[in-house]
Amino acid sequence: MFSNLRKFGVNHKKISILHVNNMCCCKIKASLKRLKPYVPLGRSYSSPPGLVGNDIKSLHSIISPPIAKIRNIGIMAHIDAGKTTTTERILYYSGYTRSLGDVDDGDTVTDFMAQERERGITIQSAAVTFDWKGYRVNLIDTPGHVDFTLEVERCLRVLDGAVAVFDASAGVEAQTLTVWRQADKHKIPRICFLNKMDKTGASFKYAVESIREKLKAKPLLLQLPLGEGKAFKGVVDVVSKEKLLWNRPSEDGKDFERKPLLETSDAELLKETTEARNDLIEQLQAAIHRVTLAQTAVPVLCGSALKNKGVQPLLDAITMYLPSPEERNYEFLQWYKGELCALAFKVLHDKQRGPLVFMRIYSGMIKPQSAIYNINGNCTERVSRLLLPFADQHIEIPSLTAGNIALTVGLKHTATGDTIASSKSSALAAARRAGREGEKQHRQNNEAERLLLAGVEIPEPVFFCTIEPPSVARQPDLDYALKCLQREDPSLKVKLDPDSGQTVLCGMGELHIEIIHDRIKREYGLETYLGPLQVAYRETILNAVRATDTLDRTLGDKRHLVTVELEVKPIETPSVTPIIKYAPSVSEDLPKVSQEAIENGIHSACLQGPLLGSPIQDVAITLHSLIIHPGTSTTMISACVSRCIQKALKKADKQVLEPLMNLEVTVMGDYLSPVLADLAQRRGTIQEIQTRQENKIVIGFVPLAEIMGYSTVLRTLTSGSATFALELCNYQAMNPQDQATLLSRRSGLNQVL
Ligand SMILES: Nc1nc2c(ncn2[C@@H]2O[C@H](COP(=O)(O)OP(=O)(O)OP(=O)(O)O)[C@@H](O)[C@H]2O)c(=O)[nH]1
Repeated sequence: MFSNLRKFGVNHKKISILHVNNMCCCKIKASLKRLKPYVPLGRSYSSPPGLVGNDIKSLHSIISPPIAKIRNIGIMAHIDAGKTTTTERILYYSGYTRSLGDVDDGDTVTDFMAQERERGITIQSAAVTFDWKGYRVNLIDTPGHVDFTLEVERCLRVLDGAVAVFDASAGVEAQTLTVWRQADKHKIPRICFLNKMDKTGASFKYAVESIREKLKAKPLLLQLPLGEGKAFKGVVDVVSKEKLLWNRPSEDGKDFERKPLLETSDAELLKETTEARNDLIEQLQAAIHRVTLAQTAVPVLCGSALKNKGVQPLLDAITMYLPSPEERNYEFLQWYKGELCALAFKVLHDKQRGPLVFMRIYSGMIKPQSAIYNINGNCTERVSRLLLPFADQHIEIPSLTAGNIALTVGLKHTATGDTIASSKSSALAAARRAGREGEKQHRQNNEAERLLLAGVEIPEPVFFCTIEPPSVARQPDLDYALKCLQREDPSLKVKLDPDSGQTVLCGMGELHIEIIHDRIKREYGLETYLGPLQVAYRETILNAVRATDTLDRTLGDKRHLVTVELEVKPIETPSVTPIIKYAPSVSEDLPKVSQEAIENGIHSACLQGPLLGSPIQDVAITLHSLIIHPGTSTTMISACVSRCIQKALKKADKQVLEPLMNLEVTVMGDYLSPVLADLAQRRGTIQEIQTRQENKIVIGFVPLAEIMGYSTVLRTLTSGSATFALELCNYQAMNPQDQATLLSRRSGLNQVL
């Protein structure tokens, strides 16, 4: 168990002590799921023996391993493909945990929601650090549920490579496609692990074909399975031509007439042959590494995490074929010239120590007791302590260099997704270099924006509901909890309802909101009440309308007078924000402050449409005339423009847009009819029904409003044998009848259309 650590250090004895401490002093649960996000909070910081004084050097390689030996990887997959089970096995074989966690065997469909709730944790990715055969592996566990794709994407951003886990009986599934596309976007080299080879219906060939066809990737088969389903025994290593059998002594080989070279009679020849073979394999491995890095092909391995088969070769493949941080070509590194550049990819709130921020360091170095500059927040903060989340402990360390994952204490404002530099001047210098580069390549982005690493667009939430504290006196506690949760999770939005004064939670899905509710209770001790879950609609208009408005108000001795004439019209290309245009007579001497005031007015007017108070989209607004009396304040200009737009919108023919979801249901053939009948009642559209062994895959669209609580219904309809995946497709116009029903439901019978 300790052999892998020995490779790192000079002082073996001390290193072993450190490791023994890690293993014995803390009760480690094998499941990463169950550990997150509580792990870091409960852990104690320690300075292991040898970390202070003169011995720092001897442990240097443990703390800061050579960059070529670092692998920052993630595991991504469709829900239930076995990420967590695979991760558990990885942690076990690497020595991170001492026993295998209990793994629930089967029963996944019936337990779907309950499990998700239980493990709140899969939803939060967390980093664990361990060693494997002389390599330092930082592993980020990513969630599989579609509500958390943003979390997956943010994690991908800090990785150098990823393992895509597949259920070998299903091949590529809906969510696999989504995460694969995200990995493509961030150019992450991948290897594939065909898990569940032991499962009835597992088919290596089918899974490989689906990788070829659906992911348009070129599979490099590094292994072949020895048996499938119940007969699965192990794998054949195609490169070394070895059979790897688990649990049983090798019983094959009779079929080959093979005369081994003997040490006694062919010593010289045997030596030469061995060297030549080793060379060949090394070259092959280098070639596999190269194509993986270039993303022209993906190595494919197989196994069964549940049955403890095939995980060690997967770990070998991670270190052999996935890149080290220095092999990744990050364009922005040249701008920093070796100074600090890091991405805060996760914030956890520790009640005693305040926020703990996980950072991926791309260049430069972080030290405790030093200031850093947060580019997104435009603020300077102080790192009080620096920790390495190594194995199950947080080791306090004197510095951490590029390529590593660090855990910082003391940052009060940094949020998930923020970019960190060493100082404001260093960030400005980097921005200037980035700007020069941008000019050369004719890029439009502003310089500071180009420095931001997160690169994750946060989609607008599709669900919202009100949230109330147990008593008015506890509102500040709720506000605090929500503020902390938002720092951790930027896809959670919190608003104040202007009419009722209630706090409104906006999230990416039912599960997302449920988890937030649960975390407020468990982590902040607040029993809150959620209002009914509502779908976030949008609105648009169907015809062009013109309006004029004058605002004339005297405040004190100052007269504010503005007259606006504008046109609002629908546009074909979808655009969440309004397209703003100025007639030539207006744009001519329009001062910048007035222009800003106009645009503020336009944006605020478009936040609340006339039908449901939902945001307006797909419109262009042209300002035809604008007369501003001298001395009029910018607030009055905004107010007048805003009022004029509201006036125009009221006159137009209006349309509600509703979120439409891509839906994929996997169901046993026998249950297909009730599932289809139910979808028809939900205003669903079926595009295609595919056959995958005994299962039917129903692919189609369904409005989000009709699919709330679908998991419970599907479970009842199919005796728990079906699974489904949902993903936002777009916003579509509601038909007049459904729109009328919605509007009358929302505002009673008095609603005037
Ligand atoms: N037969 C078989 N079942 C497996 C294997 N690996 C995982 N499972 C089962 O598949 C189910 C899902 O496994 P998890 O490891 O929780 O999958 P996951 O991908 O982490 O799931 P999410 O985090 O919910 O996305 C569990 O019931 C596991 O016991 C395997 O190799 N063979």
